[in-house]
Amino acid sequence: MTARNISQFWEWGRKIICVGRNYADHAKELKNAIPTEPILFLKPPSAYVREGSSILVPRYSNNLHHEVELGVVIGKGGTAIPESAAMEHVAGYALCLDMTARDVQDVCKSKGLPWTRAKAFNTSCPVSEFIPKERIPDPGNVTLWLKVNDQLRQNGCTSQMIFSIPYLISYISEFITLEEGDLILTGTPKGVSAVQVHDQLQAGIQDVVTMSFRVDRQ
Ligand SMILES: O=C(O)/C=C/C(=O)CC(=O)C(=O)O
Ligand SMILES: [Mg+2]
Repeated sequence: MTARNISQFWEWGRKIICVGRNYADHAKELKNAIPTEPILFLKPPSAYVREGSSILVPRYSNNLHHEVELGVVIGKGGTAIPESAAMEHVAGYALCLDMTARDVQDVCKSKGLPWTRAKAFNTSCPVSEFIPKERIPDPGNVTLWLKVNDQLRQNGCTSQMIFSIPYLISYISEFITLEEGDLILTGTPKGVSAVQVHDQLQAGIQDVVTMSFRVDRQ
């Protein structure tokens, strides 16, 4: 059997665990309360899309939003990982988008239903190349940005996160065993907005990585 390479973690079929409302400025722009503990939801591995393929607007949505986020790639699995040891479980990072059918999410919220149709559809998780841990020595202090058709929409720093990466790893692993190849999306800063078919999205983590995607209809 050929050894799997973590630099292609998106092919492994592992979990994508997403954190919501982890930046106060984003919680406020959507008129949500600041959370007192992490809000989590999941995407399936079929949500991944790589550069060269398009982000597809689901047929049932007319308000697809971009959310730029830092992704944390797990390199060593564990359950009930203490916060003090959490970073030992990180293999690296990825720049990610948490594409969100906001109109569908709003309906789910109003009915008290889960966000699955709004967050977990095919191509809802555009992902960059794998970034080895050493290339981001301080993941709690990097700038994330996103442009739509060359216009800057999001520009935030991970220092604004409410719950830190070590805290999130520890919190999640209390009740979901983390496995090598899992990805944690750590939430988005303010500036989320709608994208249209044929828009070109470009995003980056300061001078570390950039990626671009076109939007198409499903
Ligand atoms: O509660 C809402 O209206 C929206 C929440 C989100 O979509 C949360 C995120 O995915 C995020 O903050 O990154
Ligand atoms: Mg998000």
